[in-house]
Amino acid sequence: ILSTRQRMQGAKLPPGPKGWPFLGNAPELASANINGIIGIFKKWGQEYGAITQFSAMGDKQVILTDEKIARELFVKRGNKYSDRGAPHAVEYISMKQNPGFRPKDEGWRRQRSMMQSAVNITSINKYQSLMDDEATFTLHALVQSPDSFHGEFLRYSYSVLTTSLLGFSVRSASDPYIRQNEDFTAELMNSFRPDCFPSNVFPVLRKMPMWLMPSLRTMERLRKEYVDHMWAFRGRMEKKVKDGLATESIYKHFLLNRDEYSVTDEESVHTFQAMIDGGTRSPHNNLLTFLFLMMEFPQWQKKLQKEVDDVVGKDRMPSYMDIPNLPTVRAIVKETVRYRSIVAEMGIGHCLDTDDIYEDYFFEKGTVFNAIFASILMDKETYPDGELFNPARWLEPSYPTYKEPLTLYPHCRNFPAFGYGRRACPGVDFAERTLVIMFAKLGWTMNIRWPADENGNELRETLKYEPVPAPRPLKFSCKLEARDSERVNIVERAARNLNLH
Ligand code: HEM
Repeated sequence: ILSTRQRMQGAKLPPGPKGWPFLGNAPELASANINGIIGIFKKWGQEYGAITQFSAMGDKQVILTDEKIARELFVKRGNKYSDRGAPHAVEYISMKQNPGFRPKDEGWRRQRSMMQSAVNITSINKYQSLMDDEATFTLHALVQSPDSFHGEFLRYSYSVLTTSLLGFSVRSASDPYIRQNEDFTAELMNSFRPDCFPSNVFPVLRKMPMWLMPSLRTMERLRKEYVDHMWAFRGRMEKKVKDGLATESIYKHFLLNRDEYSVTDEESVHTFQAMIDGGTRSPHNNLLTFLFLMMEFPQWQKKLQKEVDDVVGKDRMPSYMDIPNLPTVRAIVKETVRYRSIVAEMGIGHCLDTDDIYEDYFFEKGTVFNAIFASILMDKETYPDGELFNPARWLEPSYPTYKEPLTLYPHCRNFPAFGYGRRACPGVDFAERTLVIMFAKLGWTMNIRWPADENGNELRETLKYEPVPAPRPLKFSCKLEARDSERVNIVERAARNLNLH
């Protein structure tokens, strides 16, 4: 048996693009925005194979374009491949305390366990009638004002989380809580970008005096704002709980049962913030992408409506209790997430925390691995017609992705679009339910169509995304119309009986 050292001597380096001496491939990456980087990674993957290595200023990075390899490394060898290695600006602003970007240390483990208990299936079940109410509220708002879907979906994505995690509902997209978080998250997301924060790819800049480097000053300003915002919120929560004014929520439970949680106070404020930051953008993106896809693929909208109608009839709206009977809705959710991930999602790199060898390739400790959705979720064997939005792949036995029973499958757990292994998204069940409930209610109540000109010609658009790591669709138009007046009456009645905090 060869020792690791002996094996390493025989191991080779993975192929990859030639870089400049010392700079490596940094110049190419520094000049690209994030959407550009997805394209560069995909191109390199196609050129050099399933495992491609490149370097930027001495930092080694690997691109993985094959799901089996990504699982092999991130899941089976998860003890080595679960560190983070987030860009410098991200680590600086979040002070290595945000569980999404922080290294794999004891603090991250404590935060992970707190997140698991916050958004696990039992607590979702406990809070899912609130989620259902939030969806009804949204639907009612859309019936009243169909063009407000961008804002209403944003409000919904926030409010499902704030009601269960924090104990309050946000009633409008212009609520200061949303505005403040949105502005802040947009800046935090920008901190992934080498074009905005050159110190991400040029380590030498990190040591420069702040007065010389505007981007370092921006980082410090954001760090302070981030910290102040989280602690101010914590102060308000503590006061509400002390005064007996706080409604039931996971934050309240945390404050009242502090001993049950191992996180430090600082870790706890970052964990709540990370769940809001990580948990609002992606569902919002998927809700908007869904509208677009329903216009683009009306046959799937019809199938969704037929299934919901067959299951619940005309006299009541679908609710979370119908979910086991709505496989087509769940398939549309999963396929929407797949579609959006392919075109717009970058994911978060996993960092190797010890030297390793895989398939005769040697990887150095500290290498950052990027599993590319644009390739993995289009893999020809798993997704034979991968470029097509085709929810049938989750519903019909002829597809390799089909699984039974349909009361359970398709679901999003272990779906690569939510990441892998120990770093996999803790909010996967929560997100899935948020989307399934909204898609089902929307399909039951409304038709989703392209707007048309005065001659009835459809005014089609192509979907474009913002150039940031968790990008949202840019504004587009969509015609939402109630299917009939009885359904509208049912929505209005249900909305009158809502009991939101
Ligand atoms: C459609 C919705 C969502 C998608 C597609 C999504 C996707 C992802 C992905 C790809 C990762 C990186 C996993 C990895 O590194 O392997 C991740 C991590 C994370 N997600 Fe989500 N997510 C969604 C919703 C949510 C929700 C609702 C929450 C909160 C309740 C959440 C909280 C987080 C956090 C905190 C992390 C970092 C985990 C860690 O580094 O340990 N996400 N998500």
